[in-house]
Amino acid sequence: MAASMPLCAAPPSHTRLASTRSLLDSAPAISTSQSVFLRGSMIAQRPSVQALKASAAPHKAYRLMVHAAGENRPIMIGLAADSGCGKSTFMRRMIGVFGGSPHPPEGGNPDSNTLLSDMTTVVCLDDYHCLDRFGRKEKGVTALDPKAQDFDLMYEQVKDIRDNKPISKPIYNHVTGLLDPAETVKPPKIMVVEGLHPFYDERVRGLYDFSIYLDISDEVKFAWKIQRDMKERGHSLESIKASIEARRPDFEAYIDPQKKHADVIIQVLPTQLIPDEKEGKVLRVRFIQKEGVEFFKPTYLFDEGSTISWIPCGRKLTCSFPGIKFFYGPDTYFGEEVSVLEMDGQFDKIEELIYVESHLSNTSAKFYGEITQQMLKNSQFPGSNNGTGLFQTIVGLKIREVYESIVQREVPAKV
Ligand SMILES: Nc1ncnc2c1ncn2[C@@H]1O[C@H](COP(=O)(O)OP(=O)(O)OP(=O)(O)O)[C@@H](O)[C@H]1O
Ligand SMILES: O=C(CO)[C@H](O)[C@H](O)COP(=O)(O)O
Repeated sequence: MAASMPLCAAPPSHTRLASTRSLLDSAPAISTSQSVFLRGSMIAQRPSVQALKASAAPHKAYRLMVHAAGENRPIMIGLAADSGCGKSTFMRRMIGVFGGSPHPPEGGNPDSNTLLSDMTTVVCLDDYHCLDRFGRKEKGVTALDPKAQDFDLMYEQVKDIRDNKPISKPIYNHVTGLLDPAETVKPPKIMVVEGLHPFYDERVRGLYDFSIYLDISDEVKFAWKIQRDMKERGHSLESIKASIEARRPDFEAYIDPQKKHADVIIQVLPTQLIPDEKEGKVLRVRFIQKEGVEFFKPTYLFDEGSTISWIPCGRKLTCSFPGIKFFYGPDTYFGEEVSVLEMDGQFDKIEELIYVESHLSNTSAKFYGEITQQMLKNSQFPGSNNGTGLFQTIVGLKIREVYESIVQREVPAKV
């Protein structure tokens, strides 16, 4: 995967977007005198981007990361997933860790995809579609195709935010399918860049402090789509199936391969506790955590590095059929060492999660019970009784810890 494939050369035919590129032509290159971390190891002088590309193992993201004590810049978080795979739900949980209620930019475009909160700003990479809905139709490409994204602009603007500079960013309007005039986004404390292609372009990939991929299996994706698009948006079962099928080749070619670049992957599969259960009601969720990621300590169960299978149901935990099963152990993922924490099944009572929490270590919670409190606070969100909610909450705490480590400023727990 590279950024060298043809990009949208000309403005899309139906665009209403005033070019923002001209504003960015003067964006400075990364200073060559900065020290950088290459997956955690400090090197004295930053080599050329070409040298970094050549030296990085193909499956490893390299990072152009400047870590001085108490850095004063936004912490950059990348979140990748296909559409309808729980990014918004995850964002709401993460924002809950930092406090504040998410809202679009005040007085701006009501169809903006940007979400602001006290400490966080979430930008959606759909805004970097350079082919609008009509342009894509004309050219016969899907929204997942890299040809429909402006990676140069994405790189320039993600980098500008990282360098503490405001950006004038396009808006992809999901109501009209057109590109709207640009909006200004100021550098926040924590910048989340979410969407289909946050790790596709290696230049953009190098800008994150922490990266997350939501890997939802086909069966579960289908069940969630039915829930949302059929029940809430009135689509037919056939049209949902057709849309999933139409997206599949490009999903497999361009979106799914990005998961190897993430620091953590939340993989959501049908349960193994009920044979042939494919409805996505009971889930097996695997939290795949890379080893050796700076400022990130993988969460473990009982004993770090051991392989453990745990069924907590019995006197301590109320479990109706099919119960709950945890697993923890070391593994490899695309050639890299990982720790996997897995939960299959669901809680009957969220408050009893405290018992599980007491057996987890390196959760980045600030006090005993913080995870359970967060889960109870967000109990109306989907996935609150299973591993999706649990692991998303832990990732929220991990993001807080990454922020605190880099900026060297404490964030009080929000209960
Ligand atoms: N953990 C979960 N358990 C059950 N259902 C879920 C879970 N997460 C999300 N869903 C369901 O999946 C649908 C899509 O979720 P969400 O809006 O968070 O995804 P998204 O990736 O932001 O979607 P899009 O990119 O299309 O806006 C919703 O109907 C939601 O109820
Ligand atoms: O995958 C998507 C978002 O993650 C959308 O399909 C893509 O952004 C195109 O949007 P629309 O369907 O509204 O034209």
